[in-house]
Amino acid sequence: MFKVLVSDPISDFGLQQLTRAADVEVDKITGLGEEELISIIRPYDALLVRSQTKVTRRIVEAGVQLKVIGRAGVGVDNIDLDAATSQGIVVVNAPDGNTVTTCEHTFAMMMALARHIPQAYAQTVAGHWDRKSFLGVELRHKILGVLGLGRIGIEVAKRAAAFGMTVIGYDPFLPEEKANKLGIKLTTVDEVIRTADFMTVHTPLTNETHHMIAGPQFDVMKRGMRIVNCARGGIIDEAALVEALDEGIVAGAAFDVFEHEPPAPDHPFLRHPKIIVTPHLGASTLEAQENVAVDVSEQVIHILRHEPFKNAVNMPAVPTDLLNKLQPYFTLCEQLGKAIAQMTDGAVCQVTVECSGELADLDISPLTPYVIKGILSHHLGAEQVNVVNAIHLAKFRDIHLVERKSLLTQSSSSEITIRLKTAIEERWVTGSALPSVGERLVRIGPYPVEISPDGFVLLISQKDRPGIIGRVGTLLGDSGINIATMQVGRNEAGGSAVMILKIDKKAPKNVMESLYAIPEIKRVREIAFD
Ligand SMILES: NC(=O)c1ccc[n+]([C@@H]2O[C@H](COP(=O)([O-])OP(=O)(O)OC[C@H]3O[C@@H](n4cnc5c(N)ncnc54)[C@H](O)[C@@H]3O)[C@@H](O)[C@H]2O)c1
Ligand SMILES: O=C(O)CC[C@@H](O)C(=O)O
Repeated sequence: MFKVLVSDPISDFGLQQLTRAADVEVDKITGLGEEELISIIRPYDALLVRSQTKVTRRIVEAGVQLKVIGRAGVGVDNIDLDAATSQGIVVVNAPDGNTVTTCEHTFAMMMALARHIPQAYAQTVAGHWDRKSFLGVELRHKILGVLGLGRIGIEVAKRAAAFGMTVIGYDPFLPEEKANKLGIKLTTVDEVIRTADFMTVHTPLTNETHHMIAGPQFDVMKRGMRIVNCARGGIIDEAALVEALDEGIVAGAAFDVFEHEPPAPDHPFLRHPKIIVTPHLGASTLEAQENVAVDVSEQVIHILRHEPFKNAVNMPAVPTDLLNKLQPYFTLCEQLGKAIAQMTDGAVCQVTVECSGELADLDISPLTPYVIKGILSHHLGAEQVNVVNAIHLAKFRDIHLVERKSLLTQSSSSEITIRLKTAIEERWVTGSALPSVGERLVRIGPYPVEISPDGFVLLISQKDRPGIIGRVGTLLGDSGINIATMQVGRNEAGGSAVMILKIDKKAPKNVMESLYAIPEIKRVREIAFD
């Protein structure tokens, strides 16, 4: 008999697959704190949660029988994935079931914002008949900027068209052709900020999206913009938003999510007249809760019964027969993916994994998920992508995957080259993994290098002129950034040149800007291998 603990309110209808199964016993005990959960988790084979239960490392470690943690929803930021992975516990989510519901909540928020509905309701029930204070605006003929055009962002864009809105947006993975079909004009974050009348964010919260809308963005924002966040708290800087509202830059904001949930009672959003809020209700409809509960219950029962399943968020898939030969290259592939994602601009169209040397005699397909994981985790957030779901995520984004074996090699050992083709450019990077030295980048584009894929690497393209290397070295030195290694190359004297520097710490934004300000420098990229 499998024992399943449901620790958040999850739809009874959706749980029926579990509650009616002869080999499963379900306990529903909600509202538990960490200590209480730790004290009862030991006999359970599966734990099912929504977003309230914070599945901490201590809970995971106490769950010695746990085989699976199921999340009835998309975000798994309430689950310690590292802890689950290291204990061999599969984490599954239900990414599709609440898409439409969250999209509809976004529209409800946008319309409530445009017509001041919460504020007008509060005044009316308080006995005031005030028709002057709540002059609204139409959605029709307005520009809607959508940042993040994945499942929810696309649904929002489709509905906006029906309201007569013009949709512009940015997503590093939406191909232009698909955007055109959906009537979305793909543009930059900067143009969205400068031109949209309404803006809504639908990205995950990652290092890149944290405070993607903050002080500098509000400074150049179109005056009178209205902003909606039904994705994750922290994508928009809350303090900077309040300032922008008070300065009249932003006309109003509607937030379903907060940087810290629940927000403190004195949180400025809770009493600001131009902000409307809901308590993370984006996914809270009967339909969505049934959908996600059905999806996650199905996954959990498959995993407990050792049947095939989908939507694993963390499970490392290791092919049995090739494992020993391919194992040394898994980390290399992920690091090459991370490197190429950070070196290349534009929407990703094609990823090619090219192997040479001994690898060319093997089935290299198990390497591709690691490469894709490296590439996608840069944009989607490491917790969303794993070697099980990487290929599925790439296909959803119409990324063409090519595996190629090459008989030509520039070295006697096996090498892996990752080529990334985007809508605007193609770049490539080559690595090897030798037992004596571990993983190494051996070429960046055509330039030979010898770099271990860890820490931080600066790639600088410049005109081949005397003195540039010295200026870069001085600039980094003055900023307290130590250069561990430096490699330079050029196509011809006086032509184009590159500098590849391994640095001891991350170059802050002002250093990157100072590098760009050197007239001979054409391009600077920092690769962070975390
Ligand atoms: N409020 C709620 O209750 C609720 C419910 C469901 C989902 N969500 C949240 O909504 C968000 C979107 O969910 P989804 O299912 O559409 O996810 P998704 O993975 O389908 O889409 C996210 C998109 O964001 C894009 N993206 C990543 N970095 C970006 C950047 N810097 N700029 C622009 N785009 C970027 C990705 O390429 C991806 O296409 C997530 O944060 C999810 O957790 C909230
Ligand atoms: O469980 C919830 O209601 C939150 C859902 C949402 O934030 C998600 O990521 O799916």
